[in-house]
Amino acid sequence: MRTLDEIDTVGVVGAGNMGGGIAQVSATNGYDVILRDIETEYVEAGLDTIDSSLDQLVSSNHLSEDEADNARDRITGTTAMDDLADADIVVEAVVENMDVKTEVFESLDEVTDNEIVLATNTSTLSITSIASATERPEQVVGIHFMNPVPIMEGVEIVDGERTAEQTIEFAHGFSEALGKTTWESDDKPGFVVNRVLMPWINEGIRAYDEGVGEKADIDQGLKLGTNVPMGPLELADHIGLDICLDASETLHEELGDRYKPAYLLKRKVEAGELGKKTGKGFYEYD
Ligand SMILES: NC(=O)c1ccc[n+]([C@@H]2O[C@H](COP(=O)([O-])OP(=O)(O)OC[C@H]3O[C@@H](n4cnc5c(N)ncnc54)[C@H](O)[C@@H]3O)[C@@H](O)[C@H]2O)c1
Repeated sequence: MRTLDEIDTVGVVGAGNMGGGIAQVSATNGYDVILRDIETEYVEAGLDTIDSSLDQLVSSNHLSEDEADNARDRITGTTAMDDLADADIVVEAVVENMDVKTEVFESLDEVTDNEIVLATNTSTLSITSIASATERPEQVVGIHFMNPVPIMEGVEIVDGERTAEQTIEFAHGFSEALGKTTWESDDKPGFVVNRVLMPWINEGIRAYDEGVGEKADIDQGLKLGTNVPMGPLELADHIGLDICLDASETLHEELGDRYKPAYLLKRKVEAGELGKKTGKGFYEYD
């Protein structure tokens, strides 16, 4: 298996919110990046978001102009899966759907060198199930970045049933090379973070729907009452309501009724009100 010292090029599949962030952080930490999505317009949207994020880091003096330019130059966008053949590690960040992820891992297993690690950024889905789509389950691991990736320090390393110890160590080392701090979770639904976070978000939505308080009061109450930076409704908008619903449904299916998604969460997703990314969720955004 390839070691950390042998990593020059990071492949990222999915140029959305998380994939773009993972590509950016890999590039600002000196790696070449191949960023793949299914349509050119999604690749370009991902690259545009990275551009603005790098601009913001320059404006806030977290990065020099040169560092931002170098990072931009290191990222190549593509729609071709075959371009990932040059990657020394791939991190998958496509939609939270087992069928889509399985298909992506089958293709990755074919096109990439069999010595490399294939990581998934899944929020809740089983690493063991995703790994079983490949001929190298011992080299498949969860590297669960937090949102937004350039800002959040934490990364959850998820240990599938067949993940080798060497792969787990590699995943910690790679995340640390991106400036992150890690913790570990077994491959149980929702891992550590979402198992606890999703019921909190759903209870916040139910409290709003059942008239316990105005949405701003619920968010303010949790922020000032428990010293968290965002309340449950704000955080749901930030994550994406579709992602919250997919995650809640997986937890509900796997762990039973205490994880049932809030009624209003389902209705909002059906209405296409997905949070910041669509300009409207529980709140409205420019
Ligand atoms: N949003 C969060 O807060 C958050 C946090 C941690 C982990 N995650 C996880 O990260 C993953 C991505 O979430 P996101 O918020 O970036 O979603 P997103 O909707 O912003 O982006 C998903 C991207 O995947 C692309 N895609 C779909 N099928 C593809 C394929 N076959 N090949 C390549 N690209 C494909 C889509 O076109 C889209 O650009 C999910 O598994 C999610 O659960 C999300």
